[in-house]
Amino acid sequence: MTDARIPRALTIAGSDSGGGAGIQADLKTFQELGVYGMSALTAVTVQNTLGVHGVYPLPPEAAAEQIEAVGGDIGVDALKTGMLFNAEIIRLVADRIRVFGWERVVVDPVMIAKGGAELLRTEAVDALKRELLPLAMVVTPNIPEAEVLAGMGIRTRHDCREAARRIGGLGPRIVIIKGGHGSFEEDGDQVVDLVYDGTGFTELSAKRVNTVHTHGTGCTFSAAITAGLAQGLSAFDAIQSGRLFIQAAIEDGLNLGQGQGPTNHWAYNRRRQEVLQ
Ligand SMILES: Nc1ncnc2c1ncn2[C@@H]1O[C@H](COP(=O)(O)OP(=O)(O)OP(=O)(O)O)[C@@H](O)[C@H]1O
Ligand SMILES: Cc1ncc(CO)c(N)n1
Repeated sequence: MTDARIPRALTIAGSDSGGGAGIQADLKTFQELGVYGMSALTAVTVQNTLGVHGVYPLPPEAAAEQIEAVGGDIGVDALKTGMLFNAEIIRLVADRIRVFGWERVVVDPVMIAKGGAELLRTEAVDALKRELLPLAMVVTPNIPEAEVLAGMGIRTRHDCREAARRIGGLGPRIVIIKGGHGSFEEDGDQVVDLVYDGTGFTELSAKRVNTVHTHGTGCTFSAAITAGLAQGLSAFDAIQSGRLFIQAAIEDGLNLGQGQGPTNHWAYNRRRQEVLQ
């Protein structure tokens, strides 16, 4: 029998049939990081590297019941939310997080897929802000999502800091505004993720990889942070280790399909094995 105390993580998110984003990316990431992965599905998307071709939300109770089933039986050390699609799903998910008293919660406020498809109804943004963000230990908006949550445009690094402060005011303990969508002038060839912990700012910089194969970067990054939290890392250490995981996954991105290929979930472990050999 193996160790019964393997860390356990739950993803509450949508399915990506192409396997690069959504629950598929999350479960692959949990597995690579040695964490037992569970899922509560909110929607099925018809998706490949060319984009999202269909969205089929599940009844909101389906997500709530899946959460109850695994929370009450297997237990959850940390969880993340991804695509939640509508306000009713958000309300039920937030309610279950409160009832279980889970604190190691990462909210990836997924709104629009890279090709432009709506993964969160516009009218659900309010529910996300009011119901879910106060329960988050870490929230991980990209720049367009941060603009929506903060209610302001982000054109400069100064704007980015102001947006992080405003999002922090909605209740999460740590806000990370991810820099994948664009650099500010002073960033040069670096991609910079801005971390705000309610008092100060930290900038996590890495070399910007020149690639189109970035499908699922946000899901994979937030899943890696969740895995770190499930293993008992501090939020900041989980974020830093998540950054290493996503950097390797993007650098070794997979040229699959005819469009934007997925990141490579094996890359991080493969590199570690190479170092050990
Ligand atoms: N070209 C790149 N080179 C290096 N790191 C990148 C690159 N693009 C994105 N990242 C990193 O990937 C992580 C996810 O950021 P990104 O802004 O792409 O998220 P996202 O837009 O939410 O992704 P998704 O397409 O899954 O919605 C961040 O840590 C970001 O810095
Ligand atoms: C199901 C799903 N969740 C999240 C994303 C993020 O872009 C996506 N493309 N698909």
